[in-house]
Amino acid sequence: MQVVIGIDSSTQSTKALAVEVGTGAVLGEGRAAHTVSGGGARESDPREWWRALGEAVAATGYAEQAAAVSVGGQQHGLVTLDAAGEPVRPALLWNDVRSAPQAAALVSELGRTTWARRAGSVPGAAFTAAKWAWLREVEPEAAARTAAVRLPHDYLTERLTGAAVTDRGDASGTGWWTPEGYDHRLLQLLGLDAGMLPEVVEPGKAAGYVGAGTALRAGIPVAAGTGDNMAAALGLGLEAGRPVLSLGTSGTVYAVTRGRPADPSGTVCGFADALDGWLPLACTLNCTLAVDRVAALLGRDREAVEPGGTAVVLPYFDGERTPDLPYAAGLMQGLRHDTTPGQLLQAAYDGAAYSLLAALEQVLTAGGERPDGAEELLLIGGGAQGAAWQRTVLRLSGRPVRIPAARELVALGAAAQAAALLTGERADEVARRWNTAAGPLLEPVARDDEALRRLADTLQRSATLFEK
Ligand SMILES: Nc1ncnc2c1ncn2[C@@H]1O[C@H](COP(=O)(O)OP(=O)(O)O)[C@@H](O)[C@H]1O
Ligand SMILES: O=C(CO)[C@@H](O)[C@H](O)COP(=O)(O)O
Repeated sequence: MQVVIGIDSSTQSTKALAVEVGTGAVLGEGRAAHTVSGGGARESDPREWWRALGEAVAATGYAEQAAAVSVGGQQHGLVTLDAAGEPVRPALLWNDVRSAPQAAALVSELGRTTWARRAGSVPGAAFTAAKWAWLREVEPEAAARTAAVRLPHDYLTERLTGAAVTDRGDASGTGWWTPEGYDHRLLQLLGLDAGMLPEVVEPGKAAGYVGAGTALRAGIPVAAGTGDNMAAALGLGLEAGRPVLSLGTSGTVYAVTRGRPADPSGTVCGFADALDGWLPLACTLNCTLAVDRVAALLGRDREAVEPGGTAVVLPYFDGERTPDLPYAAGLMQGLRHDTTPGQLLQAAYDGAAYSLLAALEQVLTAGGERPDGAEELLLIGGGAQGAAWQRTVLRLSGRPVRIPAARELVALGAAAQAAALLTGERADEVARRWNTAAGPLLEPVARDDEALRRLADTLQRSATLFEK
């Protein structure tokens, strides 16, 4: 029996799965939390991710037996290392919107169409490019001490192997990657030296081998790893044109497509997947944590929702990315004497799901797919386990929704990447062989167009409230 370990280093925690290569059976699991700074900043110490990786891997009970490993990680985070390989400062995370002015300046410098054509995406505050521009402007001494720039999963892969490498999927979220390699014109604009960046490993190739003194056996191969959404796409064995909605710290909607997306509106990010395809994706900053926060404010269990009423909640506690409103705060509207706390909580679910579902068709068409509006949605992430989330997605999408029985699809995708190194298969083929997307199908219900209209109307009419 061969065992691999797949790791998901996401925003709030690291999760590790020990998986049997032949069957995909999950033999052991581990988890360790991280801290994320509050206030206006969203930062984490990369050394905490490394500590959490060790703890999560050890907790699987298979650290000694694993024959290969791979790391999926939260996208976009800016990890800056000094000449000795130590973090210059905490990493700036994907959901830190302080870089919004720098993103806007980068966009006006080149124009939306040029960014979309070259980098695949119009950079918002989430993108590594905007974070690097923020660091140069706000903390020039930290930028000057930076000898190497990494993404979260690159940092962890490098600590495992000693190799400065990344993969095309995660690299496509920086704002300076193209299918032909790093874009030197964009790097020049950003004042970033290509020599500070990792080498992009070809899909299917090993990043290196585990070195001495880690939680794993020295000498086992390490796959290239990728961004967490790309890893979940691998973990589902996703076929082109099949949409996924992920409800976690971030909300994401995406599909693997055959065509390279380039959306100048900026709603759809034109990411690469971890193989040879594309991963158009729209992402929100306020998803499960925002709804849980509203439940806590109301003093209710997260499942204690009630139907009806006219309340609209846009739970933009962290600002928002889709729609692009980095300066927004949460908003409640349409309350009456008979509005109940349960209706307010339901409105928070609706407000969090709305922009993701509104972007779904754009995601598919941006990658050249031809959606018919009735494609089954694969629902994943922690929120997919919640009944209120499931009913909200059914009601606002009007689509059939499948809940894969497999959990932790990011870690499972990383495990499939590690297994592919051993078997010579493609990672998505490994996941299809493991049948990871199988699970109960929830039948569609009539779409709640009235709620959708209320949300669209509130969003449009509150535009000035969300400005800086
Ligand atoms: N049974 C559940 N019902 C609703 N939400 C849940 C449930 N279990 C976990 N969650 C939510 O899922 C979130 C974690 O999701 P996860 O996908 O693991 O996060 P991440 O994006 O950080 O990897 C938590 O913030 C929690 O609110
Ligand atoms: O920024 C994005 C996608 O572009 C986020 O989806 C991050 O990749 C964070 O993921 P989670 O911690 O929610 O898994």
